[in-house]
Amino acid sequence: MKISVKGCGYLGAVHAAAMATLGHEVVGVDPDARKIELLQSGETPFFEPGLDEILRAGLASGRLSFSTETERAAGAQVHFIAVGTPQSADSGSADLSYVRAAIADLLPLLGPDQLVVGKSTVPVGTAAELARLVSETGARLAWNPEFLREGFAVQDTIAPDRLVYGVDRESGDADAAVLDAVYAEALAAGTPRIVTDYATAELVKVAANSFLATKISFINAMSEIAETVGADVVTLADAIGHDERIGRKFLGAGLGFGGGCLPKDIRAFVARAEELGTGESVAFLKQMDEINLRRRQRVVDLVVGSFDGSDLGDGATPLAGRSVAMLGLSFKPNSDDVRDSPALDVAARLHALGAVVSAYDPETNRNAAARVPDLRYCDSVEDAVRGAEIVVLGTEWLEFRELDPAGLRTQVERAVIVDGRNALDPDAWRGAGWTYHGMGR
Ligand SMILES: NC(=O)c1ccc[n+]([C@@H]2O[C@H](COP(=O)([O-])OP(=O)(O)OC[C@H]3O[C@@H](n4cnc5c(N)ncnc54)[C@H](O)[C@@H]3O)[C@@H](O)[C@H]2O)c1
Ligand SMILES: O=c1ccn([C@@H]2O[C@H](COP(=O)(O)OP(=O)(O)O[C@H]3O[C@H](CO)[C@@H](O)[C@H](O)[C@H]3O)[C@@H](O)[C@H]2O)c(=O)[nH]1
Repeated sequence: MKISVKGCGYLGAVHAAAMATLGHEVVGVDPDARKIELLQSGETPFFEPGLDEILRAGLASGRLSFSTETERAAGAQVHFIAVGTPQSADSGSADLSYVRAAIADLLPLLGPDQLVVGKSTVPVGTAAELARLVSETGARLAWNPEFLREGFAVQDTIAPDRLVYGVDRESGDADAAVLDAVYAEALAAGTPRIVTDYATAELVKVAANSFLATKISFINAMSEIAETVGADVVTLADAIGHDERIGRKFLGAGLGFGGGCLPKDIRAFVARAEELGTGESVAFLKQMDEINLRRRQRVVDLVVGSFDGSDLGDGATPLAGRSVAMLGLSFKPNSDDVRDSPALDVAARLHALGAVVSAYDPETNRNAAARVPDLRYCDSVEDAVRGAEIVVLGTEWLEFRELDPAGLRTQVERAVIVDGRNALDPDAWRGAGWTYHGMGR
């Protein structure tokens, strides 16, 4: 099948390459000329495990190409929309300008027997509004939300845990059949498929992310209580996680959630519900957001509190002259994404308090430096920790989980660590002479 993918970011580039892997003829379209040049030459514009292999295989097969020109999408039977829906500059609501522009670009190319398929995460009601525009061309619209996780994006796209199609009530069966042909391989492998209306499909996506955010904030709320009473939130999570109704996944207490999805999606959900007059139903998500952001300040407080008052500066810059090593800057391991990254936010806050922050991330230094240029970016753990008075683990890359505390101790000025992700073994670190601070333990 001939397919176009509009938007070649973290979602779209993976989707385009994965669709070619499945045997489709795919063109990825994006106005970002640098991104397109990289993709067309077989280079991934961001770090995503496994993407380079399927990208190069797709290009070599002749089935995959990339372009800045929307006209190249002409004649495709399916046009996926994978452009960004970031948080608006002045409110929590989603900025839909990229989605609207992407649809407007496509309209002149559309005709009967073509299906526009939204994958971007949008506020409920968006698809119905866009369907009216698309249907004027004779084409139809479906909404097929995406559930991939960065770091696992390739496998999540090729073998998703479920497929959700939001379709028009009238043309729904025919449109679902087109999507069935796109996803034939996953369906043959038994992937559950839910065919529903636009509103339900849109809500499934934001409900899933809201649930995940709530689960993380719940355990981080338990962290706050555990810190007050001297309990251990990791043991607590293990214990409640044995209950199958609760489950241990997404009970990782620590610096909390960030990235280009969970934070902005819960804020957009609250904003949309308020517009619809049902804000109370999801008002709790504001508290989830607050709990989440408090964890970042908790790390900052642990760093400041680890110094004797006599070592601290005055007023707004208590950390003036203090040397902090920051290990990890991406919002989670196996990704170079720094959008709303808790680790990078903490590093920036520590810098704002006067600290000299020496930061190292295996994949993210360049993206982080573009947003927070004032850190001292380092090429290795050794470089970052040399002479440090405190080490902060912000992202639990495997490289950091496997650090040797005894070896590292010889390189720092003061052996104090804040494990912002509860990723290290406290006994091993304490045994090697470190003062260890975890989150909620
Ligand atoms: N990143 C994820 O893990 C993920 C997972 C599921 C859903 N989503 C959703 O997918 C959407 C895209 O997210 P992302 O992380 O890929 O964003 P991104 O910012 O990485 O990519 C968006 C891309 O769209 C391009 N673009 C902007 N206007 C365009 C236009 N008119 N035509 C073509 N391309 C255009 C941009 O240049 C950019 O490359 C969002 O709605 C997000 O919530 C993302
Ligand atoms: O127990 C946990 C699990 C995760 N996190 C944090 O939560 C954030 C999000 O993690 P994750 O959900 O794995 O990353 P994303 O790639 O942003 O994926 C989410 O957002 C995507 C975009 O909507 C969805 O498609 C995915 O299903 C959804 O998991 C990260 O900062 C993690 O560090 C925790 O703090 N504790």
